Amino acid sequence: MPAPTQFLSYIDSHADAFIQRLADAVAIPSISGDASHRKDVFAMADWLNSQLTQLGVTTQLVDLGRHTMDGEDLPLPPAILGRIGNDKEKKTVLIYGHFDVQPANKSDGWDTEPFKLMINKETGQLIGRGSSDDKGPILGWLNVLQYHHENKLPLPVNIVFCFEGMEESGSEGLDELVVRESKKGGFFDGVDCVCISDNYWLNTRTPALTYGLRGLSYYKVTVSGPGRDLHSGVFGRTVHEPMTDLINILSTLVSSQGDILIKGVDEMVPRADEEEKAIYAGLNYNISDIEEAAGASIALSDDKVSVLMGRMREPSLSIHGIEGAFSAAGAKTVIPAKVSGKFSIRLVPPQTPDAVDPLVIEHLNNAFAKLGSKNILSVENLHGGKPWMADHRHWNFEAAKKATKAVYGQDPDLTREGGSIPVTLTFAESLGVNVLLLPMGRGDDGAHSTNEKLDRSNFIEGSKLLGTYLYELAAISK
Ligand SMILES: NCC(=O)N[C@@H](Cc1c[nH]cn1)C(=O)O
Ligand SMILES: [Zn+2]
Ligand SMILES: [Zn+2]
Repeated sequence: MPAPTQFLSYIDSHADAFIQRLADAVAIPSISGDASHRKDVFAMADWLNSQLTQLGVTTQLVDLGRHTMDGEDLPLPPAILGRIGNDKEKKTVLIYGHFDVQPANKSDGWDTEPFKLMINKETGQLIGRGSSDDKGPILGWLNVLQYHHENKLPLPVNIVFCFEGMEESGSEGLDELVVRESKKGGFFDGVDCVCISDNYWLNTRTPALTYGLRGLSYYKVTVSGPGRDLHSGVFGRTVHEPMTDLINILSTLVSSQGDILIKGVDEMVPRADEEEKAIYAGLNYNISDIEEAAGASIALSDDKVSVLMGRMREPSLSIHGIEGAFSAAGAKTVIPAKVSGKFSIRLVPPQTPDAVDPLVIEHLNNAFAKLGSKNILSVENLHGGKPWMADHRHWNFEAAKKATKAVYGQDPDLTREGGSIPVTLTFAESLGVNVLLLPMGRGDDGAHSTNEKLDRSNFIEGSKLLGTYLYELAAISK
């Protein structure tokens, strides 16, 4: 069943209003990883809840309790559960998204204010934190709802929504909610399939459907010693320095070629056979795609298959930052008393945080022991999630393929994503249904980075895609 042509033209004729709604959403700095912005994540939940109810969705805000972040006890933002339609004759799709965002400051190198949506009329880019990850896609669903609500038309399927405000900080509290509500009589009972729009096309040209995500294990390794910060002129070459120890340890984790140097981690993953390599070779992708998205010619290899495998089917270790280090302008001659290095490993099947964590901890302890330092080492696991893979031959994917062909006139790439959305696997396992990732944005959107953007055409055609997918879902046989 194709989407009504009135729906497609409604999306086109309301594009400016939809972009204004995106600007309103971007203006709320709902940064889940920064305690000082927790009130904004709550404000974002209220804003989204009010949009949903105005569009006919029955909602409830679910209190997820409290947690400790950076030593501070904080209330977790609520999850928003919503339902529209309860027709036993129709399929029921669960739609997940997150309304929190990564941190962003103009001083990080943004060309414009990150929380003021900048509309570049020449390029068609909508620039602002959360435009692509994940406020644009969430608003895509609202655009679909608005057409049906204003025209008093029933949706082709029943929809159950699950929106959270902690995805960028480990989805705290959500797994328990999903498991509980997936049981008989729970809010998600009766769901036939799941759709998540929270990732990106592989390139800037070809729409994609995604059937795999990497998992994640995130670590904080702290070295402390001196009772306070010290003067390097007085204490240099006199005491064990925490920063020196930390840099030494961090340098043992990963090679400049991306190989993980922690014994047993890379080795857990079976090598790709020729048949699997042919899948990557067939994807519409060039080394220039990754280099343009990265903003420099820095790909680890000139071989497209090797680069794609590095992103999709191999683990990676990235060092993210050092807390407590001197990082301001100028030349302060300090020996920091306590420093914490933060790094994470993206995991692929059959790796899990439970299997990888002991290897990492043993490696860190051994590396520290070799230094012969009198400082103290401690290791924390900040959060983790397992990798996920789905059956892309399922009718849920077939419906999305048809919708993509109808809206974009081309077949989608079938991709595995390098990022992580840990709740994906929880949905798949606790509901026992197929989960589809249906991205809206392009591979060069710069999610988590400076100047994050969503192209106007991806927002508008992407809204059509989400609506068309619902119609194809209604038509397809299970
Ligand atoms: N769009 C999904 C996404 O960006 N997920 C994050 C999840 C995460 C985990 N810890 C911090 N963020 C990702 O980095 O993949
Ligand atoms: Zn996201
Ligand atoms: Zn993200």
